[in-house]
Amino acid sequence: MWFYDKAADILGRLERREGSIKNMTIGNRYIKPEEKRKMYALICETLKYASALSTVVERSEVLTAEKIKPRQALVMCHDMLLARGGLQHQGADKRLNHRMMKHKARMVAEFEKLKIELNATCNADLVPENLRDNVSTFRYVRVNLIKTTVDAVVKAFEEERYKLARFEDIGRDGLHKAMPPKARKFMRDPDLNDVLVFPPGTDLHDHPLYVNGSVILQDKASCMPAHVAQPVEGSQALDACAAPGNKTSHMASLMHNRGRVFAFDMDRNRLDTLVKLTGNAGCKIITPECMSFLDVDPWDAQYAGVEYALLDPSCSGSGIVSRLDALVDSYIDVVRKDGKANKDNEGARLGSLADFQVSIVLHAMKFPGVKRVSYSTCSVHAEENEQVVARVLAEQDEFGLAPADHVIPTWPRRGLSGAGLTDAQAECVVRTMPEDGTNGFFVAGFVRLRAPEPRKEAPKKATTPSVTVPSEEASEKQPEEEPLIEPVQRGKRKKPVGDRPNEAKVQTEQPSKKPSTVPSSSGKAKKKGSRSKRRVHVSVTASR
Ligand SMILES: C[S@@+](CC[C@H](N)C(=O)[O-])C[C@H]1O[C@@H](n2cnc3c(N)ncnc32)[C@H](O)[C@@H]1O
Repeated sequence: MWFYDKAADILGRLERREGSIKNMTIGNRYIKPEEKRKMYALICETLKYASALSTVVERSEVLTAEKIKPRQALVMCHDMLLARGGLQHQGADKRLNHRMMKHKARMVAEFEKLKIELNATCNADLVPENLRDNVSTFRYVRVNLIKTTVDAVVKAFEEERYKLARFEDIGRDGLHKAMPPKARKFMRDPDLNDVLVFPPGTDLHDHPLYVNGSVILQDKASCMPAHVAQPVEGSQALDACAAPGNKTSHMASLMHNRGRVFAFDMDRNRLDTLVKLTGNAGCKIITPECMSFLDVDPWDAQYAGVEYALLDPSCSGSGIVSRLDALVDSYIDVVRKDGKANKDNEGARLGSLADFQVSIVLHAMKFPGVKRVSYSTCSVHAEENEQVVARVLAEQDEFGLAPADHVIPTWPRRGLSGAGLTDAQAECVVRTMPEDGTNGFFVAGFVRLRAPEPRKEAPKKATTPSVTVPSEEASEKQPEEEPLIEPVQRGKRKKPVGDRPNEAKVQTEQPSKKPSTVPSSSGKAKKKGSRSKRRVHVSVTASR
């Protein structure tokens, strides 16, 4: 296939939402290695300018005059009008180029006319505002307490001439001003004690501390759920929808790699990523299980010691500030006129996601030893957030909301009131928004109010995992007995979680380093589609 045919094919697949831009370009084995970056850039730039380019193609009437397909015309129009080298000859169909070139003068004229109509002083003004480079999100760095300490990482960056700023001198409103894009500055996060904040645009992907797993590049909001779960060193925890494992590794970090974390996910490929990531982070206490969390038997004896549950189920993802997703969404809006139908479908989709989210939380609450539950989404919709919390509170009486001072107490943006929760309840949950310099996110904590009901149905026989290699750390130490936490309904305030000296307060990207996992005793991972579950204890540290 010629270069522009491949590009047109990718646009079609993006319209049908068959994959991501990166997978279809950089990760596309049918594109020559030397053409991948070029293809990625062409697709991104065509999507950015799609509105203007499609207007030029339409007004120039090239599609009626020549045998050219609309998507071919779009990508070629991009190169003709906007690329430095113009239409490319290498790897391109010369006859197609020739047909397009016959219309170059008309297209250039239509392009200039459009700029005047839209008051654009330069080409970049033709890009919709929401698609211009987003430099408002800070670079958050989570320190992996399994491998190092916050002080050691601070010292290392200071030695590299990054200037340590003090939040006390800046204040929340002064953050963007004090930390302009790409400035060589950083500070300790005021809300999460294992997180450092760098200016937007700081690229640390090649930094040795990232490559060796000492730090994890994870959005601040995504670092909150593990702090709300508050697993203590030596205890047992579960992560119900764990892959790719950022929050799993965060729990292991807070637990200083002592105890055990059961990590469930029903997607084999994603779980493989979890094993790799948590391996790179040095986690040795993670037991990955490829199965639906809803099929896990809470009364199975092997889970009797589980006290902490982190629930970060699939959601609409409406809070994620992703420039690439925004590019595709905006392109689909340009080429399709069925936005309304999509909105109707969105309502039904949110409803079924919310039902699933409620069922995950209620299932976790059936584990008899669980005393604290963290529920989170990267959604900004109340249906998946406050309303899920309200439904969970209404459907059971063993758990109440964790009080506000246990749930990232210093973070000012709390839940929406009037969206299913009372004002007092809304104070107990946390929201983040892009204007806070993070993704849109939601976190709630639940704490056990009373002992679990004895099991009504016949208990299942305890299952010994077929391929479990128990870690020494997991069996060494029993969790300490902690009193039940006073729930918010009782109004009693406890010492804030974030005030604990050794507690990490805490989303991620990953370095390409081989994991240090302890393989399953069978030595083989079950492939996708296999009905049997795999259980492996891995030695890892992890990060969303
Ligand atoms: C939002 S992602 C989790 C991200 C992860 N917590 C992290 O921070 O890296 C949701 C995950 O839930 C998994 N999932 C969906 N339904 C599930 C189920 N019934 N049981 C277990 N995992 C499920 C998906 O495969 C997906 O990996």
